[in-house]
Amino acid sequence: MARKPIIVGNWKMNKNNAETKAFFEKVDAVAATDTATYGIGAPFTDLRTALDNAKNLIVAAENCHFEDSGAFTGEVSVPMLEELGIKWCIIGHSERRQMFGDTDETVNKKAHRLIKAGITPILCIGETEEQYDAGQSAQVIKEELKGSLAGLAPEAVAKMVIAYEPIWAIGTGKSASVEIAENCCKTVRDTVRELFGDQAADEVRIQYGGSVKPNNVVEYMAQPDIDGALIGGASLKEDSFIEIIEKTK
Ligand SMILES: O=C[C@H](O)COP(=O)(O)O
Repeated sequence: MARKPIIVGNWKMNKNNAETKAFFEKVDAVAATDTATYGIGAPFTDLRTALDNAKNLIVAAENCHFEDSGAFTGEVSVPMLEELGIKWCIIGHSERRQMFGDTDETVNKKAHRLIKAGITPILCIGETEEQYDAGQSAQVIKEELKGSLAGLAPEAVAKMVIAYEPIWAIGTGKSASVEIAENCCKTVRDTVRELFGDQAADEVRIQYGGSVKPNNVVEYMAQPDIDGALIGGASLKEDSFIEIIEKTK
């Protein structure tokens, strides 16, 4: 079945409100198409501005907490995102797993809470360089998926986005070869099939992430199990994100 491609920029901890407005003023109109979904993951403080200026781009939060309220200093809950009108949320990014203690268990709780709110999770998984060198990529992918997706309904998994991001390729300029990216995204799809059945596997959209740029995005997108990309550095400059949209829509 045909899956609609989805390309999302992840700004990480970059851009203020004025920069967000300027970006959307320049890029949003370019993303007007039915052939693919384009969007931006932005810091919490930019979400209002992003939503106010987005007619075509989808707007994602970059994280959430799984509890609705309470003594969690510095955290933002799903109902808070809901109130803003957020419909997408990145969870389990490797930077959060490595620097802020996110685990498959907490990521799984976030996925459950987001789905309950009707917000689509963009779940990130991927192996470290050490695990890659040890030939453990497939094993890590399977374990992370099993833990992060535990207890979800197959219909919910079908609607999700899963971003395979080898940690050794993030922000390094050392992108995974097209073959490695496709093999690992296929492992993601096969694992979803094993755990949740054919419909979930055939419908879930799988992104590759890790040093995706205007000059390599098309070949990744041409792979049968790669439905899109999660893009860090190359999503920060209007011109490069516009080039990515124009080359893939
Ligand atoms: O979420 C995006 C990824 O971490 C990829 O970042 P990058 O495109 O700068 O390598």
